[in-house]
Amino acid sequence: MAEFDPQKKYQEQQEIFFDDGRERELLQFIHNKPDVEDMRNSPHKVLAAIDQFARTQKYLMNVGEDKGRIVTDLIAEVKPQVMVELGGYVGYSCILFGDALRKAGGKRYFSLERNPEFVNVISSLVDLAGLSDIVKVIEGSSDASIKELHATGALQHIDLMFLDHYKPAYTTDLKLCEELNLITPGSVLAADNVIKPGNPPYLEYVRSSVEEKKQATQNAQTVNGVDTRFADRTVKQYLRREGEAKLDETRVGNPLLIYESKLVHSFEPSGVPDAVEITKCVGVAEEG
Ligand SMILES: C[S@@+](CC[C@H](N)C(=O)[O-])C[C@H]1O[C@@H](n2cnc3c(N)ncnc32)[C@H](O)[C@@H]1O
Repeated sequence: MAEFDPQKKYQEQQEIFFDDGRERELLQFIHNKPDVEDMRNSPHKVLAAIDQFARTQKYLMNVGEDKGRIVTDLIAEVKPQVMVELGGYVGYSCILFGDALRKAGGKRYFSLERNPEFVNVISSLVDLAGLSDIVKVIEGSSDASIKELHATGALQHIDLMFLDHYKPAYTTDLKLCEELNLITPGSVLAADNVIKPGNPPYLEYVRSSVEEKKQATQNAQTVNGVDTRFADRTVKQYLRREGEAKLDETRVGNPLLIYESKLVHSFEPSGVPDAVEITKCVGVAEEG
């Protein structure tokens, strides 16, 4: 694993680190830059401007350059036609991966984000980066958006999914996608933040055998559908705006799907060690 370059370190995260007006400040920062017109149709330059804000002004909860490279390498290898990201924030991952998807010959990148103010920021920066033809930003809770995209036929299969939203929802949303047959052999998952802050229920699920998954659905310890192994801080991350989380604990997914999963170590843009879990669906077990 390459070393973290301290010169690229984002500002300190601090107690309040998002949804305090900094996302609007980012847009102003970019649009006030004298070279903003040079950024038009240049995903690379828009990403550099977002990084510059987060390094010199205020921390942003982006995937960042180091973990981002794990996913862009994966996109080049898998060559997905359709990619879905859960959690768009200000559009950093969406611009980085949407550009990589286009270069790999892909057709559609859905970015699912429920905060309307963040949706505005993503849309504005995606437009500036010249990616509006390939990236569709969908406003709403990820589970509702997945159901809606599936029901309208806009989303029929997920080739690659980037999970980076409410940590306890990684597993419930994956199970929803499995139940809708959006995940099949050949589908690949890239899950961020599996070390910081961590996601034991998700890692357990994607690393389990078919038999273990069948058993686990009967044993899970949850409150409002949220696994009790999550830290309080993680459970309550979006409490102020969204109220108490309630996840659908009835979801069983499709335990017959066979996954191969591995951890790829890297760093948060703050320099803190983290990792991305890369999971490939490699088959379907026989019923019984
Ligand atoms: C860590 S940030 C995403 C960062 C982004 N992927 C990047 O690397 O540039 C998480 C985002 O997920 C959004 N989010 C959290 N729970 C969500 C849900 N259930 N549905 C849709 N968006 C959600 C939050 O509003 C926040 O913008």
